[in-house]
Amino acid sequence: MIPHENLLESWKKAAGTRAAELVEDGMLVGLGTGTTAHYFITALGQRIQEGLQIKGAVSSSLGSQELAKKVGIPVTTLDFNPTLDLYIDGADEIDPFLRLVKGGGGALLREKIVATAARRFVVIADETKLVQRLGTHCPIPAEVVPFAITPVRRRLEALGALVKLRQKPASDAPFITDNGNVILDCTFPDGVADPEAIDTAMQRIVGLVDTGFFLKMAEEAIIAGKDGIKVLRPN
Ligand SMILES: O=C(CO)[C@H](O)[C@H](O)COP(=O)(O)O
Repeated sequence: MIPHENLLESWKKAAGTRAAELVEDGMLVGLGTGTTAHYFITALGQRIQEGLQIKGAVSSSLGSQELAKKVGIPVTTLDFNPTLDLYIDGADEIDPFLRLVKGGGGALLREKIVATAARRFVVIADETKLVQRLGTHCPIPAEVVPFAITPVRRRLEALGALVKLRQKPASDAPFITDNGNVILDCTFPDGVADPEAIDTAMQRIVGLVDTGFFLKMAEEAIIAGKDGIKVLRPN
């Protein structure tokens, strides 16, 4: 059964708020993107108002950066601080090995850049994001250079994907990422049996900049749901 929207929001908020407790004085923090990350950023802002002193935070999207500034988080960039202590972000799907699909908000490339700059990546989500097999509830997004849309689409179809160019909400115009690229959403009809193999094959396509697979990157997951908060580690 799909939980009521208010319940879902309360779970996202619980996960985001719990993750804010992981941040310590002096840390450099990576900020994710999406509705769950929004709760984390807001809770971190609140902790800073209460006296927490971090060195700075790097955002994975222009949207998160704007929110961070609004709630009083000192923002910095990877040019000044290329190594971060902690990255907190949401996900669209999480499997038992803590392999993720991300990019529902279109920020996958910067999210992966910030995640790999961090010593520790903790994913936050409500329990509806847990799946046995990646690709069952959502497509796998690929960030693609606009010049290469058609050849990349053909090669993704040859891998068995049904491919859709992502559009801006309520519009016929393509969604454009913060990096000036487009997103091709790839649905694999039975889900993805071997995420490593499909990721490798997708990454080989010239013109495809990155995929929404985040494999062996998250060290821990804070999952909120009907039984409260659970902290999961990879199986
Ligand atoms: O990857 C992302 C954005 O690119 C988000 O983290 C992912 O889509 C989850 O979002 P939400 O917390 O809103 O469900």
